[in-house]
This record gives sequence, structure tokens and C-alpha cells, in this order.
Amino acid sequence: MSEQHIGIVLNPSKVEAEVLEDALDAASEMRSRPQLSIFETTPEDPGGAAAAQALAAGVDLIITAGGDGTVRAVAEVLAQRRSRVELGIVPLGTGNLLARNLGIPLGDVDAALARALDGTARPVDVGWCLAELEDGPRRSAFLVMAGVGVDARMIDETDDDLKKTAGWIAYVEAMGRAVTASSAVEADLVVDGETRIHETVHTVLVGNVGTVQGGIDLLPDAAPDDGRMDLLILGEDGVAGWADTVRNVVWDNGIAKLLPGRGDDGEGAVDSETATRLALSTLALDLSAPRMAQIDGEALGETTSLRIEVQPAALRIRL
Ligand SMILES: Nc1ncnc2c1ncn2[C@@H]1O[C@H](COP(=O)(O)OP(=O)(O)OP(=O)(O)O)[C@@H](O)[C@H]1O
Repeated sequence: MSEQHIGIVLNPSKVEAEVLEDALDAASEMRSRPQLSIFETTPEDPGGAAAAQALAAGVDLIITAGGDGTVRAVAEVLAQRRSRVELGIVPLGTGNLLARNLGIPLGDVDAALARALDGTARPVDVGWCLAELEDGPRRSAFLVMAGVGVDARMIDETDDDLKKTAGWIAYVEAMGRAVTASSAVEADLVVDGETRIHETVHTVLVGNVGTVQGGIDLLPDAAPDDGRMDLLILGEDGVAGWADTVRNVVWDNGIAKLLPGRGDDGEGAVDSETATRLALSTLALDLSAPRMAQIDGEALGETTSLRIEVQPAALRIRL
């Protein structure tokens, strides 16, 4: 069998290449060291070009070393090309929502690398989101969530310095500001080309996985390999309740969970009468006024139109 060739797509603002090289050396002690190529991301190109270079170099496995933004950029290239090259994730971001939802070890490079090297590849769905933005249409892949409303604004308003020093607590702080700043908007939704919904909404989210910061399970039925995405619509009255839920869960359970000896039993699913949940393959969303859209924690810009579709089992992620 020819030697395995691994490509690491590395965000150098998160970790030094030597850390990954040393970890790979340690993991390879008992077997032949695979060929390793490192492809660095840049602020202007957070992983797409690096992934394309890795594929061009003929790697058998791509491992991302960065956060959700790095994984998203790499996944976009793999899904677009319908590549069967497997993906491993060493989560080094702030939120690491995908890794968190998939049960990949956080804050432990060696353990995450072991999964990437020896884990079994599982199919993971990818969502595609076409947004009409001020400077034209943009089509982006997402693995965690896409949408408009409180969540998107919250991410957009998250102070970068705060995010660096305070981590997920920064999200809560930003959310407090976002809830007061958000205003309702008329939304027309068409689910799977047939179910029509007209509602005054604050937030519309489509998720591949359900858990957000603080262990809050926004989409309890979301599964990354079911070929569907889950839709959450928060109506006009829902947002206050949701914000309360989030704040309570984050503060009461989130902080408690971080303290030694405390259980992980906090559940924060939205159960408001004004919240609607559905599974879907496609969604057309039109808004009466522009709202900030986001994909996997990245602010896209303001839009009145999103078109979302699922590419089932587009990725093979080692878990
Ligand atoms: N070479 C680089 N130097 C500085 N910044 C970079 C570089 N490469 C990528 N970035 C920036 O890193 C960000 C992407 O970070 P990444 O997704 O890896 O972590 P994160 O944002 O902390 O993750 P998470 O979404 O999980 O919290 C982008 O804003 C991108 O511009």
C-alpha cells in the first residue's frame, strides 16, 4: 500500500504548525509516519484555496486545524467537488460548534488528532445557502446553521477582542444587545417547494446540528446525517422567551457545567408556542426588509432573500 498523504489546513492565527507536526509524530510512533503537507489559511481566504491545494496535491485525508470558519471553507470545496476525500477536525476555534455537536474532543489536540487519524468516516450533510447580498448573490456551504435574526445579529455583534478573552461568554453579552436591537419582519417561507408559511418573525434558523454555545439545544431533532435540515422559526412573541431561555440556560447551566464536579444535565430547548420547528430539504425565505444573515457564525451581510438546500452525505468526517 502506498504511503498515506495527509493535508492539514491550518489557521496559523490559532495554532503553530509545529504543534500539529509534533502531535502527528507522537501519534505515528507505533506506525509509519504518513506524508504530511501543511496548507495555511489567510485572513482573505480562510480555507478554500488551502483545501483546493490539498486536493491538487493528491492527499487522502484533510485535517482542519482551526475553528468553524476553517471547517466551513474546506467543506465547501469538498462538497462542491463531490470529493470522497475524508475530513478530520482538530477544533481550535472559539465556538467549535460542529466539533462540539459531533463529539470531537475540544481543547485536546492529541485526542482530536487521534480521531482524525483512526476514526471511522461518517456521512455528514451539507447545507447550501444562496443569499442575495448588496454586492450580488453569494452561495455558501454550511455545516452548523444558517439564517437570519437574533442569532445572526448576535454573532455579528460579538466583539472580537471579547471573543478572544472571554470565549463563549462574549456571545451571551452580545446576545443581550442583539435582542434589544432586533425587530420583527414579515417573512414568506416555502418549505420543500410546497408548505407555505407567512409569519412575522424575529429569527429563522436552518440547522444541520442543534447545539449552540452553552450547551443549548436549539434544534433537538437535528441530526447531521439524516439528509435533512431542521428549521426553527421564532415568531414575534417568541424572541423574548427565547432570550430568557438562552440567558438562563447559559448562566445557570453553562457556567455550572464549566465548574468542576457539576453535571451536564442542563437542557435549553425552545418550547415556546411561538416557535415552529420542521425538517426540510429546501427552503425559500423572503423578508419584507433586509436582515443580517449568517452561516456557521460568519456574518454574510444584509439580505431579503435566502434559498437553502441540503446536499445529503456530502462529506465523510472521521469521528
Ligand atoms: N493566516 C491568518 N492570519 C490571521 N487570521 C486568519 C488567518 N487565516 C484565517 N484567519 C481568520 O481566522 C478566522 C477564522 O477562524 P476560525 O474559524 O478558524 O476560528 P474561529 O472564528 O475562532 O472559530 P469558531 O467559529 O469555531 O469560533 C477568519 O476570520 C479568518 O479571517
